[in-house]
Amino acid sequence: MLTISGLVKKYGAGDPVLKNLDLEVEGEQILSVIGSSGAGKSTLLRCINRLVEPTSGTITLNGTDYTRLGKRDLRVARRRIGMVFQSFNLVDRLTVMENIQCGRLGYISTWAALTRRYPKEDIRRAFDLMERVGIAHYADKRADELSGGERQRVGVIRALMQDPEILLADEPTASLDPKTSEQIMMLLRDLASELKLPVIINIHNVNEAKEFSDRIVGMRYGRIIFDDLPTALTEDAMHEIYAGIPLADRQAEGAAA
Ligand SMILES: Nc1ncnc2c1ncn2[C@@H]1O[C@H](COP(=O)(O)OP(=O)(O)OP(=O)(O)O)[C@@H](O)[C@H]1O
Repeated sequence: MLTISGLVKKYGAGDPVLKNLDLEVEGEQILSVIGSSGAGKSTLLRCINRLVEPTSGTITLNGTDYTRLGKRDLRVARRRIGMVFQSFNLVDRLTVMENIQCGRLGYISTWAALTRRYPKEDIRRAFDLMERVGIAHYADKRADELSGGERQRVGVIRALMQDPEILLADEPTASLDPKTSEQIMMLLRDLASELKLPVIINIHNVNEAKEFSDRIVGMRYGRIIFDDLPTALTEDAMHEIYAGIPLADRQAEGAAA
């Protein structure tokens, strides 16, 4: 289980961009985080594995408080959190298999990684996953010879090779055409269920969020103002997330007036 408590993030001296967030994510589920640009979605995701350093608060994944880890322990603990990126973050000149095996860095020796002597079981698992997502025939192809959708499949498999306890996806479909985007969302949903993984997705496409998620969290101005089933995301809720003033602020303003 992932438990985020009182999470605050300030960049420099400005106002916090995450304001005392609490969030619990349990079991296999697809949780989509929506909200307008600058709401803090990406910062939230990146605080979870400390790609962005939280200012205060705690982030606990299955008993480990990530905010307390020193550098070395953090490096090890990060393996438990898979991450998928909008821009795929593949190494272009490496093959698909080599990119996928990057997910095992930290589990195998530097020597084995440098000489591409991957353990047999890692190769087998990579092929199983590549077959699962339909790219096994590209194992020896360079990453920069693939289409966007194929590259994102590689990104997903690389993250899964870490044997993560949770998967974070930061706008995983934003660089893809609508059809490919749907395929990747479907893939994330199916893999989450097959591997019993919780997946948190930062996503702009609300229709996709509604179609493929079990739960939607809506952010505005660094706060969570909606946390419910996709069916509860009504026009009013959308207005509040994207245009209106959040209820809590409205009430606070009303009380102050
Ligand atoms: N490295 C940084 N330094 C300073 N401010 C930052 C930094 N990264 C993000 N911010 C600011 O924090 C706020 C939240 O940004 P964040 O990227 O988390 O929002 P977002 O909801 O993911 O937006 P988008 O959907 O446009 O990606 C924004 O005002 C942004 O300008």
